[in-house]
Amino acid sequence: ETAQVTASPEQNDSEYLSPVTIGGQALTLDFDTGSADLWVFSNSLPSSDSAGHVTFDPSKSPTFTPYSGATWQIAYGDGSSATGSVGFDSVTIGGVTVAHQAVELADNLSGAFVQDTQNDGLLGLGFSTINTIQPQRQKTFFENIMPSLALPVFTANLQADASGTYTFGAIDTAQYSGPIHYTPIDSSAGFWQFTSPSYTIGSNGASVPCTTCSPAIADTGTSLVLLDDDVVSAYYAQVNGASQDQSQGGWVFPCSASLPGFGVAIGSGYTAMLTGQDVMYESLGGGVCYGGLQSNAGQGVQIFGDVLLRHYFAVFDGGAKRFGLAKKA
Ligand SMILES: C[C@H](Cc1ccc(C(C)(C)C)cc1)[C@H](NN)c1nnnn1Cc1ccc2c(c1)OCO2
Repeated sequence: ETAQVTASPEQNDSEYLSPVTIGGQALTLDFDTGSADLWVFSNSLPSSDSAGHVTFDPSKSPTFTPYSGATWQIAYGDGSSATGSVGFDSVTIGGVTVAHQAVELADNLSGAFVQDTQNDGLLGLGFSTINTIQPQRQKTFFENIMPSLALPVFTANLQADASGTYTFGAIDTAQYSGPIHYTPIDSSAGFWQFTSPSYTIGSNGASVPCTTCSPAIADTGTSLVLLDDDVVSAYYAQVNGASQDQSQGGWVFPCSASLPGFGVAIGSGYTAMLTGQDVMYESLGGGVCYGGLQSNAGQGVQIFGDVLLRHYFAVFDGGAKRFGLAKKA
């Protein structure tokens, strides 16, 4: 079987939200290849936290079964967090159903989730080695559905300021043109992780080998591209008036500055390029602009988020354990 579902951008393309049906209830979740928990706002949250969100009510689902005694707690790299209880229910995405999917019910979560009222939870598409359910971690939707998919893959075709598509079980030739440039992934840390041994500054720049560069992950759940400090510093050294502004939380520059293009190696065979315009992320007002390339704060992994992914067709191949990018159609 195969499934397709829309990916609708939030302001600044900061995240992409997709419709999911759980136990007959429709919610809008953030599909996140950089985590492995499927959690939802639930009716056990205080109403001050769930106001504006769709909440999942297990008592109204005919197919919900509690996983008694199980708990989950997750802390994300941006400082967000959530915890709660666990059950199993039928989860349907684009007409494809997992009958017995672990569903994590939030009964406590951090402010950023409360404020983001378009988002009713996250659906992890990483590897279940990093699922946080205790006493026994549980599989992701993709891991559960993979054996019944026509192809053990899903693809992400995110768009800039427009509705995109996640496809499960097929590589839709209508969505890309030219070759798909694959690189093997190492899933041992739970991510779609690969090497990124060089980078390029300037649309006609030479690629700079970077033997000390951290490995990279393809992360649909992160808005920006988070790079090792020496790489991001080398980029903004080419931008007149750029500076790291702690109060703004990263690299800023005059909106009038011209931004060079930037490229990152996807494994050792391909460099994915962005134009200067692609790197521009948002205007903070007062003529100050915030870049889509920021520091990974020395986390030891580079995070290739939506600022990169929305300019490409991305293939997550669970069968062959590889990640690929192609030019959009
Ligand atoms: C941040 C998202 C997870 C998330 C998504 C959405 C939201 C809101 C709805 C409230 C907007 C919060 C959280 C990311 N997902 N793989 C993630 N989960 N764990 N690490 N990352 C990547 C990282 C993102 C931002 C960093 C970072 C590391 O280190 C420093 O700043």
